[in-house]
Parts: sequence; C-alpha cells; structure tokens
Amino acid sequence: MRTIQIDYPISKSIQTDSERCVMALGFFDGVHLGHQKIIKTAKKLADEKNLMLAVMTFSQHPSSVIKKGKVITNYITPLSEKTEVFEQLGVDLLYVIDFTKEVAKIPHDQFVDDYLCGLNCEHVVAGFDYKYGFKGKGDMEQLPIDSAGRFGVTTAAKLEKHEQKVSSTLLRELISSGRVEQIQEYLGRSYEISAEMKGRGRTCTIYFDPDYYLPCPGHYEVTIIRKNMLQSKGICEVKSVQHPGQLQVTLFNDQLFNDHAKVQLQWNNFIADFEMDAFHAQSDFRELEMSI
Ligand SMILES: Cc1cc2nc3c(=O)[nH]c(=O)nc-3n(C[C@H](O)[C@H](O)[C@H](O)COP(=O)(O)O)c2cc1C
Ligand SMILES: Nc1ncnc2c1ncn2[C@@H]1O[C@H](COP(=O)(O)OP(=O)(O)OP(=O)(O)O)[C@@H](O)[C@H]1O
Repeated sequence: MRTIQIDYPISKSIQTDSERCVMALGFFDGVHLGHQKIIKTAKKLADEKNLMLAVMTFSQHPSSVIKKGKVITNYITPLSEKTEVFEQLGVDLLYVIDFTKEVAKIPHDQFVDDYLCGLNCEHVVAGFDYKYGFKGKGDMEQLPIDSAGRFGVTTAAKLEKHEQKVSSTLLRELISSGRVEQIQEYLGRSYEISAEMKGRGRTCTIYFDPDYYLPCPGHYEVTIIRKNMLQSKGICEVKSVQHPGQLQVTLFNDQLFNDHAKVQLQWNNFIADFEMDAFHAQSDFRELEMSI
C-alpha cells in the first residue's frame, strides 16, 4: 500500500501521477465494522473494474480544525494503526489530507473537482451520512450532482447493532466509560494498542503513541501479546493524571527478559471497584429499562 500525503493546495504532480481508482471516503477512526463495510464495498468494485482501491482520510479529525461540537484530538486508531488495518483490508492507495483551516473552506464542488476527479477517481463509496466541503454542505445526495457523470457513486446504508449506528462516537463512549469488553462487537477485532514494553520481573512499562484514546481511569485486566511468544496477562492502571504515552502493567507472571519488545496491549475488561460498580450497574440498569 502506498501512502500519499496531500498538503494544501493539492499539488499538480500528485494529480498527474494519480492512478485510476475506486475511492472510499471518511475519517475512519477505529476502522470499525461500519468502516469495514465501506472499504469492502469499495474493494469489491475495484476488483470488478480492475482499478486500484484508494481510501481518502485526514491526518487530524476535522473537528479539531472546525471546532464545531466535540473536538476530537485522541484516536481509537492513530494514523499508524489505521494504516495497518487499511493494508490488511487490501487498500492499494492511502490519501492522507492535512486537514487545515484552508482545506475546511474548500467548497463541496471544488473538493470533488480537485480531490476526486483530480485524483483519477472513477467510483466513490461512502456511507449514508458522509459530508464534505465547506460547512459540510456536500452530502451523499449532492455527490452525484457534483460528479456531473465523471464518476459513479455508491452510498452504503447504515450498519446498526442493538438499534444503534456502529460509529466511532459510540466506541469512544464505551471506552470512556470503561466498557472495553464491549468494543470487539463493534470493532470486529479486539481493542488493542500497539506499544513497546520495557521491564523485568512483574512490573513493566508500556510506551505508546500519546494520540491513542485511553479508557477512563481505573484498573483493567489486559493481555500483552508478543509475536510468536506466550501471551501474558496482567493488570493495567489508567490514572486520571496520566504520563502521556506511558502505562504501567503488573504481570501475573514474571517477565523473563528486559528488552524493548514490540507488543500489542489488549484491553480485556474493567476491574470494577466500588464507585465504578455503581456506575456500571446504573448504566446497565438504564439499558435494561430502555429495552423493556
Ligand atoms: C474538504 C472538506 C471540507 C470540509 N469543511 C467542513 C466545514 O467547513 N464545516 C463542517 O462542519 N464540516 C466540514 N467538512 C465535513 C467534515 O469532514 C465532517 O464530516 C463534518 O464536520 C461533520 O462530521 P459528522 O457529521 O460526521 O460529525 C469538510 C469535509 C471536507 C472533505
Ligand atoms: N455504521 C455505519 N454504517 C454505514 N456507513 C458508516 C457507518 N459508520 C461510518 N460510516 C461511513 O464510514 C465513513 C467514515 O465515517 P466517519 O469517519 O465519520 O465514521 P463515524 O463512525 O461516523 O465517525 P463519528 O462517529 O466520529 O461521526 C463515512 O463514509 C461514513 O458515512
């Protein structure tokens, strides 16, 4: 997979060198099951049309520039992690737009001209609620009009679970309320952080990209996964005042070596303490009430 950074204004050489493609559009934080539906739909079309499969995303969440509503600065999957998942999904080209104030002001029709047609896009796939262009004026009804017949458009219907849209927002709510055990159902894989581990004996330090979105403060049962090695379980404490990019893990069994090992830290479940027990019980009760 090739990753192409796009600064503003988009350079003529990137446009000239671009390859005919089917393009999936979105920010894709988490690359959850809803996102996978978009990308898999685009891949099927790319295979049928013998075109490259491209994904267009942004280096930072648009809300951090537009500052409308909740500003998102931490991610379920920072760009490096998102890139790995895209590669596993068979993406050939990853366009990463540096989303700046200038980009946010690009009118919807100009975005289509310069970033879709300008990049040789022959078919676009996005979800039902995708928005583009200044003030988010472009949507999936406007896109076929803006395309003016220059490319095809496929709109993916909403993927729901338990009558809720599978979304990055929902995942962030689960993570921030400590319900990490529920993530897998919406992500389609376990909720993990790519990290480096250092330490000997029972206590080790995990070093990771500080852009990761962490669960709420508390103790969590975690699994440390190392390639071709035995997995080890332990307890990880997320503190309210957190050293950015570092976590302490107390392992259930001794760590026999002291090196900077590349690991995946897998969040298994929150270890309830009294206060959170009450919080968890309340939220479960609320869900029960709503389902009756
Ligand atoms: C080139 C471009 C410019 C955009 N400019 C804006 C903007 O000015 N205001 C806005 O609310 N959304 C803008 N968006 C849409 C955002 O990406 C995002 O979809 C929107 O903020 C609504 O997000 P949500 O409804 O998924 O929360 C732009 C998108 C693109 C691709
Ligand atoms: N549940 C879903 N069903 C269908 N399409 C989806 C779903 N969730 C996201 N998409 C589509 O995936 C692409 C990426 O969208 P985006 O990055 O905004 O994800 P999101 O989960 O909606 O994020 P957020 O909750 O922060 O708005 C867009 O084309 C969007 O329409």
